[in-house]
Amino acid sequence: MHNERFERYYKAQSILPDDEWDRFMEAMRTPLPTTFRVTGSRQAARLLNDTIKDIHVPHLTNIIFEGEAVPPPAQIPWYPEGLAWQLNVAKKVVRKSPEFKKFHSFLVYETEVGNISRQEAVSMLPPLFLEVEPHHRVIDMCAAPGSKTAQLLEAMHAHDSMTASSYPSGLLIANDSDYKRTHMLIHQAARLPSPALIVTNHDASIYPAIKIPSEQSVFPSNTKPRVAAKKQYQLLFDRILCDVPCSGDGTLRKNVAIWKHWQPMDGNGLHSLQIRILQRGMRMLKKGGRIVYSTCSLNPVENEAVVAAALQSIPGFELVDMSNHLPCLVHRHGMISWVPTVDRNITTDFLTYEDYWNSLSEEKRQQSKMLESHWPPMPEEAQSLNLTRCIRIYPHLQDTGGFFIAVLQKVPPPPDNRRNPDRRSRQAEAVGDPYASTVKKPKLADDQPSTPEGASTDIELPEGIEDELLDGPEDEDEGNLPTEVSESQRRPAISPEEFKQQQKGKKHRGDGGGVVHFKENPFTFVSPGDPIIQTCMRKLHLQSSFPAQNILVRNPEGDPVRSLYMTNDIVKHIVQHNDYVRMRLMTAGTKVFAKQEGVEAKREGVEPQFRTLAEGLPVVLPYIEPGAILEADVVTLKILMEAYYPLCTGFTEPFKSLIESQVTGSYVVRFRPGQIKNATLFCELVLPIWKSNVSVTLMIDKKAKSALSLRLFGEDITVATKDAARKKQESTLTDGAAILKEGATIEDRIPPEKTGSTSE
Ligand SMILES: C[S@@+](CC[C@H](N)C(=O)[O-])C[C@H]1O[C@@H](n2cnc3c(N)ncnc32)[C@H](O)[C@@H]1O
Repeated sequence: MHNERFERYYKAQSILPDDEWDRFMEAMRTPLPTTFRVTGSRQAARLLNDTIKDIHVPHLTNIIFEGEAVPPPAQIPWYPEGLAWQLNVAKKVVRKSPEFKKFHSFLVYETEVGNISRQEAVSMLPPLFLEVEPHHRVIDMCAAPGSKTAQLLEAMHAHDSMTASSYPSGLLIANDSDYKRTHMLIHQAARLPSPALIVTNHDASIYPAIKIPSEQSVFPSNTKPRVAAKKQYQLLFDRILCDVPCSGDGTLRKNVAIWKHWQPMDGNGLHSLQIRILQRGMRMLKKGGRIVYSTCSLNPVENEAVVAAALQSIPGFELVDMSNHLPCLVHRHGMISWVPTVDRNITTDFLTYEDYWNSLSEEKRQQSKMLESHWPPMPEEAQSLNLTRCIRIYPHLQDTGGFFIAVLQKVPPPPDNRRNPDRRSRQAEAVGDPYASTVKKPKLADDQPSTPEGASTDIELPEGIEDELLDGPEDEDEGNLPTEVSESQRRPAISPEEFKQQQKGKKHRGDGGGVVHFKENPFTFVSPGDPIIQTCMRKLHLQSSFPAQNILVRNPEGDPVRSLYMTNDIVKHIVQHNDYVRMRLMTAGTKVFAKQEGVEAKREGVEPQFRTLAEGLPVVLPYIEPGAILEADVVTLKILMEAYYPLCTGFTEPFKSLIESQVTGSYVVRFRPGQIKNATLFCELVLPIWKSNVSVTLMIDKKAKSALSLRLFGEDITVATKDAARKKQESTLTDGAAILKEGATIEDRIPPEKTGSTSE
């Protein structure tokens, strides 16, 4: 854990006062504590958090291991409502102390089912600074693997109840340029199903303009619907997260391999892409909207330099002072001066770009990759940009990783500056060409076109157009800004023929500028009158308020053959008005129903049956006829968990008669809070079941069942786990017999903790 260049570079930057340096370096070399966050809607999260606080922490207090006191998990002081925790315990303790081992398996189960998220403490910060609300339109531009996306989704669903989703009116787009990593996003999102989610696969620096049709809120109320209906706009966002790719040296405590390879040119190289991503975000932001720019790097070239260059190139933005937003967060202010290194040897002799440029021969100038924006702005410019409002987190301050956050807000330009660019914007222009007459034009990150090939420019409108329309007169003659929606655009995005054609030949730019196929299936909304939708409505007891018009399938024909997804209105508009290939749309909305497969379903003449999926149930629940929800108690739940297919006759009354009287199909059961021997259900639980001729199945996956069992009964009573334990015991006995044959004892071969767990 040593890198001479790292120390030399950061000392040259004066990132910290001298008297903090040793503490900083020591913290960098110390393993990072485990941190996790209780996830989900506020109501559900609070309940699980109380379990940790009131049950687990007392059990883990006053533990002595090998003669030393072990600290219990502690709440991270700055995280709202105490929902994030830090555990500073060596792996050996977790493996060997029975109390911590139990807590560890609790964490593993709850993480697997998505109730807990293992996440670095500092990585939890950007969403907190974004302050997302359920009606916001949000984009997470570099989102994979998705820990911050999950936080943003939770904020959109903050008003969910314990059992039902709140159906937010906003939008969250999670984007990543890496196709494979977008699948991590889809997986992550399945933990918190949302009709407001879209996952896309784009280079964020050229994110395409998204078309949306006009909406009531865009126009003055006296706008004629005919006029409003014909216009469409570029979607602008209320909140944007730019958690950009970076050199990652703030994660050295976790990723110790970085010590070996760290060199400052990595940061220099990423600087330009980072600016372009932030600039693209700024161009997609609504007036009054907010962007959080963040990195897990300590390097000012990837941080303040990027923010300064972006602010200088696009007027109308300011850094927001968020220093008191999380009062218990200990941080340092952003830097206003630094000295980029111009090579791997940490040559930090050039205080300005001009000095550097003048030192180069013509040949070297041609080869140089340094940009003017690598250097800090002039001191008074740095002051006027308020770079000190950026937030720097260092590992020794609160035992975390290193991190950087800047919060930018879009402000309307003052009226007298609308025609004459203000001082800052003139300077921004000047940055592009400070020595044009004497030296080669310096390369700037902004030299890249902001919407090159692959990104649509066809409907790129002046920023804030929505606001302007709101204030302005009704545009009877349709004006020249909004474009018209053609009839074909109102139809499903693609025909089966077009789809086949696209699959055959069409190629698109992928990550790294390469050309890759976009293989995703198209998204087609199903007509609410479709017989299958009607059958679902009837058999799944959905009320007429159910938004059947927002159900989509993933095939060009629009046939509801397997899975049905549900979106909210804004997601539907986006899917319908944008070519899914041009948008590189990976997923939209959330899966709610799936076709029931099986021998019975395949029999000829049998009407296809759909079932409500556990993951989609919170979204669907508010639309199920209350009288169709079956009531049950903890005893029933226990029976359903202990066997795969418990017989209807095996239940106790009144559930026995209730279930026996139902026809085969998908049902939803509400389990009332209650207590039986060794188990308490503290709050109601709503789960899907499938009733067949003689038996019932709880339709949740194995891991979710195990987590639930652990929470309710303090042990895993599920049939899958019992089967696994039995198999393990059988193989242990077989092994044991073999060993005994060779003259050894079982204990010689099986570690003590394993023998223990087998007997459990
Ligand atoms: C720091 S990670 C993001 C971590 C993520 N926000 C989270 O909290 O889980 C940066 C991500 O940016 C992606 N990326 C790299 N270049 C990109 C680009 N040009 N456009 C969009 N994403 C990009 C990488 O694939 C990587 O997943």
